[in-house]
Amino acid sequence: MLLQSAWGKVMIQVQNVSKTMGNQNVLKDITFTVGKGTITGIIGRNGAGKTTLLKTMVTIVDPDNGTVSINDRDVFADSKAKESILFVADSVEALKNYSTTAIASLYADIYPHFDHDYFQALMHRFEMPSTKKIKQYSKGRKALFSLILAFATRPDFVLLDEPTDGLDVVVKKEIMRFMVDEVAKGDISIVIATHRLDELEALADQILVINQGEITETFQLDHLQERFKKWQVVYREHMPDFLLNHLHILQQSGRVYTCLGEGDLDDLESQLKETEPLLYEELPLSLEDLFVAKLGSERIAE
Ligand SMILES: Nc1ncnc2c1ncn2[C@@H]1O[C@H](COP(=O)(O)OP(=O)(O)OP(=O)(O)O)[C@@H](O)[C@H]1O
Repeated sequence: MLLQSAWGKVMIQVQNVSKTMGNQNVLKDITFTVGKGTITGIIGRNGAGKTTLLKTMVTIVDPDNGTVSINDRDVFADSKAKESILFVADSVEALKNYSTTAIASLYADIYPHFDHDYFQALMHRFEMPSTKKIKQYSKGRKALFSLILAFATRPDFVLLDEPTDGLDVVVKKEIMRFMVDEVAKGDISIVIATHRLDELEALADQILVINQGEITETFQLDHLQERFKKWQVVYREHMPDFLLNHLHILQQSGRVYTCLGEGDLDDLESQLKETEPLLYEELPLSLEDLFVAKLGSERIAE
């Protein structure tokens, strides 16, 4: 049976994927879908299973159970199914002694849809100098070059493993902007694995939280406003206990509470009002709030 994605037609479908390595359950019954023209973030601590999950999606890792399909074609049974998906690890590192031109030619040989004109246009856009050996590039430039190569292969799906790890803020923003622009054109979908929430917050349509090989939360940003509300409330003395049990307290500073409601929001709102706070204000919701509320002390590593 097909799963329904929030975006209508299912594109990548990962269903009940499990993998044991050594004696460790690295992936436990993972199920999710990636829609067309979307960005999916997979967030989890070091060792949570992110890289193994991406590798499973491109058949580098064989799952013990479960299936991965692209447009209903099983990637393990049908080798053509995975032609539209590209996994970007730190691949250019292995090519550090080659020139930008040689690497572009190599990609053109490997990937039938490699678009030379687009490659040149992107090199120009990011003011990337051609170089005889890409090891002469800075770390940021190497990361950008990896992405330029990836998008020039004109894939439908790009899987990125920690794409901005160790890069400075300026390059990071440039890379994020690049990804948003690519997705905005409509057809491409990106999956980003990271341990940093700030990389995803402004970008992702869907976020999966992975913890010890298991997806523990799924957030679809379109639906957040229906599920959650955030308020700042000030009391003469303190918030009544019964409310404390119904709200996630994000922050408390004396008599000022910043809290998050989940579930029947109208009911929660009237309960809040009935307690007659001195001040009561709805605040804009951010993903960070949800992570604080849901993961508490088990926050994602900074
Ligand atoms: N080939 C392997 N054999 C045995 N265990 C492995 C193998 N590959 C990964 N693991 C283990 O599986 C777990 C998940 O690893 P994975 O690299 O997928 O995590 P990750 O979330 O990508 O972490 P990081 O953010 O550190 O890259 C880790 O505990 C790792 O030690």
